[in-house]
Amino acid sequence: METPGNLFVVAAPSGAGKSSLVKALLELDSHLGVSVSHTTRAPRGQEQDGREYHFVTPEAFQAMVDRGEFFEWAEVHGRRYGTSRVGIEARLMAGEDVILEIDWQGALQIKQIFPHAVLIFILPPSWQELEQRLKRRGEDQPEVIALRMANARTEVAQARHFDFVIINSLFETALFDLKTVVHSQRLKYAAQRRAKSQVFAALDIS
Ligand SMILES: Nc1ncnc2c1ncn2[C@@H]1O[C@H](COP(=O)(O)OP(=O)(O)OP(=O)(O)O)[C@@H](O)[C@H]1O
Ligand SMILES: Nc1nc2c(ncn2[C@@H]2O[C@H](COP(=O)(O)O)[C@@H](O)[C@H]2O)c(=O)[nH]1
Repeated sequence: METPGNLFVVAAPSGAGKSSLVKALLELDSHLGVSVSHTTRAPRGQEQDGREYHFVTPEAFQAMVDRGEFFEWAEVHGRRYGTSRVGIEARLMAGEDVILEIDWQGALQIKQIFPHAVLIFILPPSWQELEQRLKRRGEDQPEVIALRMANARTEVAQARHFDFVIINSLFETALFDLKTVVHSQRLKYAAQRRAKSQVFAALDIS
């Protein structure tokens, strides 16, 4: 599916810092909107329904799957997460840029539907630092952190399928890298669209 708006997908192992980076990027970039996913996991800390996630029951999630309401969905750390079609398609068709913060399985599903989607993988500088960040965040029980650390081994192996890999060691450096990727890809696709419409006009293709 080709759309006038650009689609960016950010994935990372839990705790690598993708939510923090995307949140900071959204404050700097008024052309970018984030998609709020659906999940069957319980809210943690200060999370609010409709802001961080739409928190739904497993039954409600399954009903959405059955009705084909997700662009992508996946089971991650024993819970289900999905990107609803509602809103995103309309925003992309209206020329807005949208960023998805999802896991690698969802990212690869999105690339099948939107081949122009820009896939960005965030890596932590080390395993030790990843675990420290999960612990310092203070939101998850030790067994949840252990599960997320174990799953991170499989997740980082998927980085090679992504268009860009950013190491989140120093936050400001990683944010600069993310901003640069978004801006450069935006310029690239704008130039491609302009060139295409000029050739279409020259060849009288409607
Ligand atoms: N560069 C960094 N240096 C040190 N701490 C960081 C850095 N980036 C993020 N953090 C911190 O690490 C913790 C995890 O970050 P964050 O919640 O953004 O991760 P995440 O990848 O979105 O995780 P999840 O997938 O579980 O939502 C947070 O406490 C955040 O403040
Ligand atoms: N495939 C999808 N993965 C998603 C989506 N929304 C979030 N996620 C990923 O789940 C894990 C865990 O998130 P957490 O908030 O419980 O820490 C993380 O990798 C997210 O990126 C989605 O819509 N689809």
